[in-house]
Amino acid sequence: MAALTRLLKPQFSSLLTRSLSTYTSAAPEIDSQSSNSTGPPPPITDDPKGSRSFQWVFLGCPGVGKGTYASRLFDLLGVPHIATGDLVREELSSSGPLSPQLEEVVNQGKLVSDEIIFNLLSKRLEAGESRGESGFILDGFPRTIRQAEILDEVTEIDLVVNLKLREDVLIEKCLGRRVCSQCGKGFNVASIDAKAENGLPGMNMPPLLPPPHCASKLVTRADDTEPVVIERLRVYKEKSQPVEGYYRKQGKLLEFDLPGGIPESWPKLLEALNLEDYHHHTNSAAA
Ligand SMILES: Nc1ncnc2c1ncn2[C@@H]1O[C@H](COP(=O)(O)OP(=O)(O)O)[C@@H](O)[C@H]1O
Repeated sequence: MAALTRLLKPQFSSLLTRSLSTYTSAAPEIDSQSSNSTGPPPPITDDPKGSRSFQWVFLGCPGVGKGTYASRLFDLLGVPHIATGDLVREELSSSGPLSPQLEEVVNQGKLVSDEIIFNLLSKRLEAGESRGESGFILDGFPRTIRQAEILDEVTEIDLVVNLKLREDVLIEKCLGRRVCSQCGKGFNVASIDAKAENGLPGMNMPPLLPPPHCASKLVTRADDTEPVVIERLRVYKEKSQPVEGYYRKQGKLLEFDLPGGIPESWPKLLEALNLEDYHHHTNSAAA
């Protein structure tokens, strides 16, 4: 751990520190009273001048919708959405020297080594920095306590959003996931209608279907088969769930139970993040 930290810190810390910038006008205070969310109001910014961008983490099981909601927040706030799963898939499709090793690990539903993940993440941050990006919404990282500790050593995380859904729905959602091989947009062909049972809430989620120009180009991720999804859920419980407790202890964890599909969940998430007004403001400015 110490060796890895020494190895990664100079690159990471300079990138992350230099990525601080002037975007904060909408820095929300968390409304922990929202019906779907629990957790103390976490500190949003620790910069005395209030002049740095959000540094958020999205946690949650495979298929919960981290990517969907983080990319919507990117559209709303302009804070880059960085998904380590996407970085891994890009590396895989580039057929670089790491590809064969990565393919085996990912297709078995296991975690990629910290060294590889930190390298991919550093490269992504560096590329973003050269484009003038600031702050981040991390999705799929940190996925272990060790990754969370290393991240804490190099930068300050303001808020961690933990998205939650019942497990049978997560599996259905993963199996229904499709990606347009041309534009890269994600869709979901699953039509979910889970009844309330054993204390679990009923859940209705209409499919998220592609527009006609994407419909014939849909592909399924190689790791979205039932046995691999079940293994990824097992790995999540073993390695990633402890990360929730790690951030809870720091008072940074906002728990959010998704009430249904995007139309129902998105406004409630904005409410929980205290970004409702910002959303209205953006919409009326755009009108
Ligand atoms: N932070 C990470 N640490 C280790 N492996 C990772 C990390 N992020 C992504 N991966 C690898 O990439 C795969 C796909 O990640 P992701 O798209 O985030 O999947 P999920 O849908 O399970 O959240 C993971 O199963 C894992 O093999």
